[in-house]
Amino acid sequence: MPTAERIDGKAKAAEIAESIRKDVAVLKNERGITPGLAVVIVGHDPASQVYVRNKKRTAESCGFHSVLHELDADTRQDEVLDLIAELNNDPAVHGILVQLPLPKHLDEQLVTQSIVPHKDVDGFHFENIGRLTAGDIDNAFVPCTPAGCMLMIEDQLGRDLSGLNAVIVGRSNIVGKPMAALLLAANATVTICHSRTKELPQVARHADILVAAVGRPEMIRGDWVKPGAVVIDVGINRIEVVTDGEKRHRLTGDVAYEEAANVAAAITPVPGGVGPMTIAMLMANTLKSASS
Ligand SMILES: Nc1nc(=O)c2c([nH]1)NC[C@@H]1CN(c3ccc(C(=O)N[C@@H](CCC(=O)O)C(=O)O)cc3)C=[N+]21
Repeated sequence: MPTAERIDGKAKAAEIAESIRKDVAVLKNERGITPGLAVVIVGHDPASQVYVRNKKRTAESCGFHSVLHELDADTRQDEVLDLIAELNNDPAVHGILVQLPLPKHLDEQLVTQSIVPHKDVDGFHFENIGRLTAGDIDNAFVPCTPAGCMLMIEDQLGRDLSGLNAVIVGRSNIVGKPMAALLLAANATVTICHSRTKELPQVARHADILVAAVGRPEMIRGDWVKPGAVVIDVGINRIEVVTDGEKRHRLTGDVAYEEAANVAAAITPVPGGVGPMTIAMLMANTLKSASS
């Protein structure tokens, strides 16, 4: 029997959405403002389409004004930039998200940096990254996935992580790096590991907080986990499984859940962990943008 607590990201995300719904009603009544979220998707990647629809549905359930711009895979860069310029200037839009990854002919950096910082609810603009790393977190949009992870970590361990070792596996701009900034701001001792790290399992075993964000299904095994650790699994991997001779797809994380759950104190499942919290944080950032 696994001994770890299963951290229910789906339930926590639903609570957050409920609280946002109430705040939206107040914002509408008192100031006549309806938070607006614009999501831009280029191309027809099926996984991206699932995420984007989830975002739109959640935004609508929170009482937001929600617009989805679905552009063809061969849309030119100047056309994407023109759309962002339009959204930057649209007073009904408080948050803009361009779903990543973009098709190869588009310059991801140019596109994400063209969003005005005060509508950058993904927290990818250099101004927001700068505020986050410089410690001006209250005035920054924090990237949604690490923000969601942080709330789940706080639930387990409190807001002050002094004396605790945090190990992040993965150094992406979207997860690993901002996650490190947040953990550091909470006084954790932070290590970022990646594909070139030596003796990764040993390093991971020092972690009181282990964040897995590598994108390799079940790479992190039970014997990498320190007894009593809090394990946050950011990975969302679609793997093929054959049951009764039939091919099916199954979602799995970067952590071998059953193994790790026998060692950890608490662990997030996939699905139902970090994913729903990411969407909840997108709603929180959009509300914050509309309120300020
Ligand atoms: N500009 C941008 N911002 C993002 O935040 C962003 C992005 N691009 N590109 C892709 C990644 C991935 N991402 C997810 C969000 C929710 C779930 C989610 O809700 N997952 C469900 C399962 C959904 C399913 O069945 O596939 C769960 O884990 O329970 C997953 C993945 C946001 N991302």
